[in-house]
Amino acid sequence: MGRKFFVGGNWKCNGTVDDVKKIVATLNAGDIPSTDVVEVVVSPPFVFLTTVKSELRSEIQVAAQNCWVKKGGAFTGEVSAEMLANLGVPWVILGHSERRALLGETNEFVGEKVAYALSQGLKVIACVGETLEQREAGTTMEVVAAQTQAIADKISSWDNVVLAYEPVWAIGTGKVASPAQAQEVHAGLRKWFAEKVSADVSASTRIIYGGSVSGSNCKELAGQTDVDGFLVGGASLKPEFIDIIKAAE
Ligand SMILES: O=C(COP(=O)(O)O)NO
Repeated sequence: MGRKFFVGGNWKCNGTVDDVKKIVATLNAGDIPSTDVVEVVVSPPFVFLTTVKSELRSEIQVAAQNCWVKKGGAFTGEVSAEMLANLGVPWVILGHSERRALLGETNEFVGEKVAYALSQGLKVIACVGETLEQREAGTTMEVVAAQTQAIADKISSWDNVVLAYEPVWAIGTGKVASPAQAQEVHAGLRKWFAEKVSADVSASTRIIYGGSVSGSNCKELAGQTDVDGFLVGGASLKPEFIDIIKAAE
């Protein structure tokens, strides 16, 4: 089953008004493959989301970097899934390791967030990944399977979910997973889907890699059977993000 290549750009907590103008200009001018070949989604901080959405070329979509776990209300500082849907923001990143580590987002809480976001019509980039200690202890597959199971427990369809495998030890470190390391976990997750969800979900769900992806390592990673794209942090703020998108070709 053909899985369309997916490249996400997670800008994280970065950018000024001028920075955003420059990044949008680079994206709008970039020589990128058609939307038949690659799905591109960039995720600015909330404060720039609507500006970027309005100024970005139509072939590139936007995502929020998070949303609240239930209907909006007395939750100071939160942004609800229904607000994003109302703004026409189609995607949201949920369960990023930085939020799991810094804000204590548990597997169950992430599962509930994914379910609520989907219920409001959003599409979700759901993040899983192990820490260095967990990898060194040989528990990588156990960890990412538990994180994915917690999502599967709460949702009835994976049609609007892209799963991002982002080993924590590769995020922001420059220590990218080797193609073999990435392929091993992606294949393990695809096997998990086949065994725990269905053969169709296993075949159709895009599993993307994140963690120090760059213009120089993206091609080899993209060549792995079960790597269906990327969720890019630091490099998504730079012109090399165009090269990473072209890895889809
Ligand atoms: O967190 C990441 C990856 O970040 P880097 O590309 O900077 O390692 N994506 O969501």
